[in-house]
Amino acid sequence: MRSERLGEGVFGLMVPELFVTSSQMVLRHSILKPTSTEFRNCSDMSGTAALKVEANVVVLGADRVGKTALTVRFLTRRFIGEYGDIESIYSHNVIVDGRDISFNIWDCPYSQDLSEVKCIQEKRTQWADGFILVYSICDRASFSIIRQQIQCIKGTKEYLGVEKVPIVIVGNKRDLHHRRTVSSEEGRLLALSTDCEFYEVSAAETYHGVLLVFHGLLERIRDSRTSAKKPAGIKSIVKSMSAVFARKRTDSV
Ligand SMILES: Nc1nc2c(ncn2[C@@H]2O[C@H](COP(=O)(O)OP(=O)(O)OP(=O)(O)O)[C@@H](O)[C@H]2O)c(=O)[nH]1
Repeated sequence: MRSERLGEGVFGLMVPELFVTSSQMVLRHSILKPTSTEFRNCSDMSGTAALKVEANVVVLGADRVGKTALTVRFLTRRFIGEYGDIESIYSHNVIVDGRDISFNIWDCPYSQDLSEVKCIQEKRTQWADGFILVYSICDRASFSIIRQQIQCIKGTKEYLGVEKVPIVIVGNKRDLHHRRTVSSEEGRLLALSTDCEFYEVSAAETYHGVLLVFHGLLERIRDSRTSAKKPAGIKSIVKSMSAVFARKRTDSV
């Protein structure tokens, strides 16, 4: 049962915050402030607040690949085995390299309804700074779905005029290697050919691997923000100066 539909506008949503009390997981809702898709560097503040960075992350993949397990592992360091089928955006603050990072993580269900997919995909893509695409190493079909989702995200971002899309591909359930149907090489090759980062993890077994996934994505988001803000490269400066001088020379002839 889906507790909420998130299709009606992304901003100002009801946002469940996750709390874990002994063995029971409780979801508490609060309103998420409207968030921009930009990193926010609050330069008018001091201390860690001055370095506060916000990152919107969308977690996608086929059914039962471990999207929620991965997200909950990152949020709570725990693996609880079974998760409700709830579409949620979680808010989570961490400090990375002295920077205060605020992750908003949208754990999305898989949908095959093409009309719904197109509409919601555009909203998610607009909202997201980066994507985590999860497949199960024991489920070849889930790997094919990742391939399609990468194309879909890149197509939508291109349409929206965004050059670089930070994407991390995650092969989950590494602990079930005896049931593996997708090799590590295949995952790595897909990542190489689509300019994505690649990790194989077990959300069930370790927190560390999951942490690397989120940190890896954060690096990519930072890079994409930096390259988007970069002034024209030296080549283009030389090119435009030569054009100016060439024009002057022809003017004076
Ligand atoms: N062995 C193993 N099982 C895992 C791992 N991660 C998740 N699972 C199990 O896989 C099942 C599905 O996990 P979920 O996190 O609910 O997967 P999901 O992709 O969010 O599923 P949907 O909400 O249906 O889309 C659960 O039974 C988890 O316990 C893992 O790393 N190893």
